[in-house]
Amino acid sequence: MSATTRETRPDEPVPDRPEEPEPVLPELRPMWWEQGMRARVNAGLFGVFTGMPRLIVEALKISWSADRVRTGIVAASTLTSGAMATFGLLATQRVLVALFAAGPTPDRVRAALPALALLAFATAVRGALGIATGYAMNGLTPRVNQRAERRLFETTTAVRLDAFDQDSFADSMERASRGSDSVIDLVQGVMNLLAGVVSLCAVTVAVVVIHPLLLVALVVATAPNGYAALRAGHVKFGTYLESSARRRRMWVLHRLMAERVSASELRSYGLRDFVLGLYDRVMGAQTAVEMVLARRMTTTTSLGAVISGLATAGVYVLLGVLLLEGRIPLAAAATCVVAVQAAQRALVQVTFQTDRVFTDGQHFNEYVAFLSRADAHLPRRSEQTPPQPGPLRELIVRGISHHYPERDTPAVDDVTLTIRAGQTVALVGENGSGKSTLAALIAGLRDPSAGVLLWNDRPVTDWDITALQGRISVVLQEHHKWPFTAATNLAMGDIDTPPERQRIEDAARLAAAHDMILELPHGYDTLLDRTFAEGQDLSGGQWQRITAGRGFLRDADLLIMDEPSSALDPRAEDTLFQAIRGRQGHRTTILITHRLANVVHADRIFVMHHGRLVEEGTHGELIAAGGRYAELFALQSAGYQIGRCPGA
Ligand SMILES: Nc1ncnc2c1ncn2[C@@H]1O[C@H](COP(=O)(O)OP(=O)(O)OP(=O)(O)O)[C@@H](O)[C@H]1O
Repeated sequence: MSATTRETRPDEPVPDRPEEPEPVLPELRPMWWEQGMRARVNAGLFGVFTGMPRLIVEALKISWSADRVRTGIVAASTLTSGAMATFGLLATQRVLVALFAAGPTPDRVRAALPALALLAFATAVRGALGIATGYAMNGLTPRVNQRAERRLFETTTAVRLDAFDQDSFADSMERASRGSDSVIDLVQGVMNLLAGVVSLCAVTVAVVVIHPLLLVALVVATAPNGYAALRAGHVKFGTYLESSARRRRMWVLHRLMAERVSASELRSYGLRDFVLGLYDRVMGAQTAVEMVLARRMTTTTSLGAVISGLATAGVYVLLGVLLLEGRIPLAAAATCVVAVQAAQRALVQVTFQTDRVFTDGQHFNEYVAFLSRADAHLPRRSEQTPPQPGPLRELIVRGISHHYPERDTPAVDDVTLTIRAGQTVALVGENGSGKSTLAALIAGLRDPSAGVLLWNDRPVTDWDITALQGRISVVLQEHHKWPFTAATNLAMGDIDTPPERQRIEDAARLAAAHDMILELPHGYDTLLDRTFAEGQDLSGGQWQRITAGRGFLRDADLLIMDEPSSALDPRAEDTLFQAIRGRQGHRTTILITHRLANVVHADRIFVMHHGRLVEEGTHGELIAAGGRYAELFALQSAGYQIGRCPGA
C-alpha cells in the first residue's frame, strides 16, 4: 500500500480534515483536544504570542481566586529566584575576577571567598525557592481543578433539558467538560512560563551589569536557538494533526474488534475478516505516513541542533575577538559562557511553555465560552420566594405546544386537557405522535413553546419548582442505567429521604423487581455496572423493573410512566399494572403505553396523532366512537386472536 503525504510549511494553515490517502472509514468529527493544536499550527510561528497577555492574566486570576496564599508563594518564589540568578551570575564573575588576578594561589582563593559565599547563598536560596514553588503548586493544583470542575458541573446539571436538543450546545459542553482540565494546565504553564521569562531577564540583567557588550553575545547565542525551538514545536503539532484523523479511525476499529458491545455481532455476522481488512488498510496508510513524519521531525531536530551549535560557536568566536581586542576582561568572558548556557536553558523553557499556554488557552477559551453560553439555558429564578404547591387537585394543560430545534413541525401542537386528582389517564397514539414530549412538558422537564400548564389553577412556573418536582415522580422511556447498587438505583426515586430498606423493598415488589434482585449475587447491594469488581449486568426487562420500582418509591401526587412495560414479561407486566391500578382513586397517574389492553381501566384515554390531541374519553366511549383508538385497539386484539388460532 502506498501513501501520499505532503510537507507542511511552518506558516501554512492546517486543514480541518487532514487528507486521507485512501478513505477507509467516513470522516470523523474534529475532536476537542485537537482544537489547541490546530489553532497552534494555524497561528504560524509567531502568532503564538498573540493573546498571550490575556491568557496570563486569566490564569493568574483563576489561581488567585482558588488559593491566594499559594499563588502568592509561587509568584514571590519565582521573582526572588530570578533575582537570585542575577546575584549568582554576578558572584560567579567576582569569583572568577579574584581567581584570575595576579598573585599566589592561596591569596587569590582567599580573595574569592566572600564572592564564593555569596554564590553558595544564592544557589541555596534558589534551591529552597524551587522546593517552595513545587510545594505550593502541588497544593494549588487540586484546588484549581476542583474549582474549575465544580463550576462546570454546577452549570451542566442546572441547564434546562431543552439545551441538550441543540447539537452545538452538546458539542460545546463536551469540549468544555474536557477543557476544564486545561484550567490547571494553563495555570501551571503560565507559572512555568513566568519562571522562564524571569530567568531570562535575570541573565540579561547580570550580563549587562558585567559588560554591556556581552549582550550581543547573548543575543547571538539565544535568538537562533529560540527560532529552532519554536519551529520544532510548530512541526511537532503539525505532524501530530496530520495523522490524527487516521489514528482516530484506528481507535474506532480498536473498539469494534476488542469491546464487549460489538463482540456478539462481530461473531454472528462473521465480520472478523472484514474488520481485520479495514485495520490493515488504515494501519498500512498510517505506517507510511509515520515514516515520512519521522523523517521530517528528525530533519527539524537536527536543524535546531545545527543552528544551536553554530550560534554557540559564534559566541565563542565573538568572545575571543572581544578578549583579543582587550574590550572585556577574561573573567567577564568566562561568566558570559555560563550565562549563555543559563539563557539557552531558560529560552527552551519559555518557548515550550509558550506553546503549552497557547494550546491550553484554546481549551480554556472553550470552557469560558461554554459557561457564558450556558447562562442563557439556566432556569429563570424569581426575586421573591415562590409559593409551595399543595397536593394536586387538578392539572390543566391549556393550549400547550412544543417545537424541537431544527424540526419543521411541532412535536406537541396546541394540546388542551384536564386531569383530576386520583385519576389514572393514558396517553396513546402511534410512534412519534408526541406522547413522551407531552409527558416531559407536564413533568416540567421541558418548557412549552406556547400554552400554559396549571397545577391547582396556578401556572406551574409560579410555584417553587423544587417543591413541585417533589410531588411528581417520572419513569422515563429512555431510562439511564445508573452505575450504583440495586438499592441505590431504587432509592434514587426519592433521594432526599433516608433510604430505608423496607420502603425500597416495597417499591421493588410493586414493580416485580424484588425477587429478581434477591437472586443477584449480593441482593440489593449488587452493583449494577460491570465496570466495578463484582458488578453485574441486567437484562433490559430487569432494568425496566428497577426503573419502575424507582417511580413507585416516592408516594408522589403525580406518577408519570412512559412505556414502563415494553420489555417486561407477561407476569411482571401484570404485577406492574396491578400496582398502577392500586393508585387509582387516591393518586394521579399518567400512563403512556402501546399495549392498549392495559389502558382499558383508565379513567380517561387521550389519543395523540401528529402532535395533536385527536380523541379523548373512556375505553368504552372511544370504542363506540369508532375512531383512531378503536382502530388501533382492534388491530392489537386481532394479533392476540391470531396468536391463539394455531392451537385452537
Ligand atoms: N430530542 C428531540 N429532538 C428533536 N426531535 C425530537 C426529539 N425527541 C422527539 N423528537 C421528535 O418529536 C416527535 C414526537 O416524539 P415523541 O418522543 O414525543 O413521540 P412518542 O409519541 O412518545 O413516540 P413513541 O411512541 O415512539 O415513544 C417525533 O417526531 C420525534 O422524532
